[in-house]
Amino acid sequence: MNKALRKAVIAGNWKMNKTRPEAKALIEELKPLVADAGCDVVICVPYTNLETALELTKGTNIGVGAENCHWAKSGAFTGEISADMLAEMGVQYVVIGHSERRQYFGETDVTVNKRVRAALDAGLTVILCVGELLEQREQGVTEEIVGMQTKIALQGVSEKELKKIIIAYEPVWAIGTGKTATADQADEVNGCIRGVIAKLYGKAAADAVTVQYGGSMNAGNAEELLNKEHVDGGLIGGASLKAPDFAAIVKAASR
Ligand SMILES: O=C[C@H](O)COP(=O)(O)O
Repeated sequence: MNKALRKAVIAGNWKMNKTRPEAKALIEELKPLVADAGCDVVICVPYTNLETALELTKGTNIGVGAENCHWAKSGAFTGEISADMLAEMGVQYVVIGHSERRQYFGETDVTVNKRVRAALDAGLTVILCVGELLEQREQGVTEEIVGMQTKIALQGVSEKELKKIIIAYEPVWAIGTGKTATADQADEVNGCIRGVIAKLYGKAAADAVTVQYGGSMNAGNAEELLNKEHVDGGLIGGASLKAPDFAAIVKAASR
């Protein structure tokens, strides 16, 4: 019932893929395919593709995001990009806390929280990623892990600011593995996340927050996942690199 009131958001996370000419070709192919989307469409691209993506999507229904940002406004952080730098370019979204950042680049719940804070202060909409490892699922602590990640990431975030947060549940064991969580598993954990939001911010905020699923979502399984009560969209990796596949997921999310 409440699902109909929430915004469905399909976001592509290109990760470290696509040179500028490749990005241009993919965006040009994608534009007509998603022009009549009945959901929000976002592409999160490498920093080197942001300007191209912003230019090519001007006047379209495609939003543009980055894949990370630093928490400081500026300073001696070689190789980093600040939220203000992204906002100044016209970037609207940023992915924060992706499991690949947590796994390979020392991201912790505390640094995720700092980045969330900086992104909100810069006016960006955050796609906040949470998710358990396979070992944690097998140990039966998925709910606790995902709850803890969500709570810490949102420390110092007000109810008003929550409107600029999209939560993406991404079980780490399902990312890039071809192993998708079942629709019921995704729905269950997304529902738990909504429960955490209800405890922190109240029922109205929980009913309104968009909670995506990510992890080997593709044209074949999207519809079943997206039909679930608590699955309000998807964060798409591999399948976002092919325009027809990504467009098929957008179609499945359209209401
Ligand atoms: O951010 C996207 C997720 O990591 C999912 O990636 P995937 O669709 O390639 O499994």
